[in-house]
Amino acid sequence: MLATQIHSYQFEFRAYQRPFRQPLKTSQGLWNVRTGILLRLTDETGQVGFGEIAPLAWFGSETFEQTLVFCRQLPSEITAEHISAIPSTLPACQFGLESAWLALNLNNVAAKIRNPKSEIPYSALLPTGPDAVEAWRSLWQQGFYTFKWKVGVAAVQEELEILQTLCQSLPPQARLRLDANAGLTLETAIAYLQACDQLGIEFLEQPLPVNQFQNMLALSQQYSTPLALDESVATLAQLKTCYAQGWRGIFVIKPAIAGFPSQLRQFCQTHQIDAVFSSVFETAIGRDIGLSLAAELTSSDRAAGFGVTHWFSDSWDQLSDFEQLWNSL
Ligand SMILES: O=C(O)CCC(=O)c1ccccc1C(=O)O
Ligand SMILES: [Mg+2]
Repeated sequence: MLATQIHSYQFEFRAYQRPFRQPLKTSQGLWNVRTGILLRLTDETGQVGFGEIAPLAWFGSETFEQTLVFCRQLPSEITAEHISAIPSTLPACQFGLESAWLALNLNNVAAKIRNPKSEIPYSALLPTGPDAVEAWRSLWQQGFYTFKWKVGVAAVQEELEILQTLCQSLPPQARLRLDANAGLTLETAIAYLQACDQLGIEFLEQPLPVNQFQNMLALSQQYSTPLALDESVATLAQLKTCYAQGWRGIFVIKPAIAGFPSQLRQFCQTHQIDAVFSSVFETAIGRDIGLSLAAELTSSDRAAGFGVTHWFSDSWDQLSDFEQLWNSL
């Protein structure tokens, strides 16, 4: 007779706080400090699996405080049931717990997580504003050929002039994508799209606020530059809604806030979507899991938005070993 064994895991978590070397400047303002939680599951044989909860409340995920409340109420011994019961209102917690569980339970995934190959190209984030015009050079020397520049931060005319200069200075093989972080109006979005069509921009990301889906859908049919949804598809539930409502442009996927990785994988494997995977400025633990999902699920040649270097102080940036990261807290 087969006895179904219920596995239990010791659950531990440690909160962290890391200030950015330079705050991230978007149309939504400045973001100065990343707060998140590292977690560790230990099975009956002493094997460990790490996970990371890196919420992005200004994007619509749960807040850091909510993730802390959630972790504090979990018992110190948990089962897979505790993980699958995490509600969809806590997508960053779903990601963190399930990816730690997957690391322990699926050997092939664990191998990938421990040893992520750079099978897909990465895009590098340029500094916001006029510094972008020179900053691409050192990134190009590091091997990046896709760049992303934030727009909707300064006056339109000013930004369009910088954009012209930037495009003239970039080598012809380079690709440039723009991210408005929902900071444009219909009128300014049109001005950008006209310029993008002329300059051959890879795509324009989230031009309008989340509540203006129909306008973005209409714009996506009127210009040759593709549009990408990001804030609109922060969680898998939102992504499914936008897909059902007819979005066939690009979907930016930030695995760390998308929800359960298993469900993200299932959706991407059953729907042919143009996906661009992207970081939320997590530590190496969340990043490696996100990157292995990106390598597995990116169907096009689009660069993943994980080419972010030197965002944190050196002591943190250089920690790529999970045990060391854990022990540093
Ligand atoms: O996606 C990328 O290329 C880089 C990451 C990025 O831009 C980002 C990073 C953290 C939070 C939000 C965003 C964003 O895409 O708006
Ligand atoms: Mg974005």
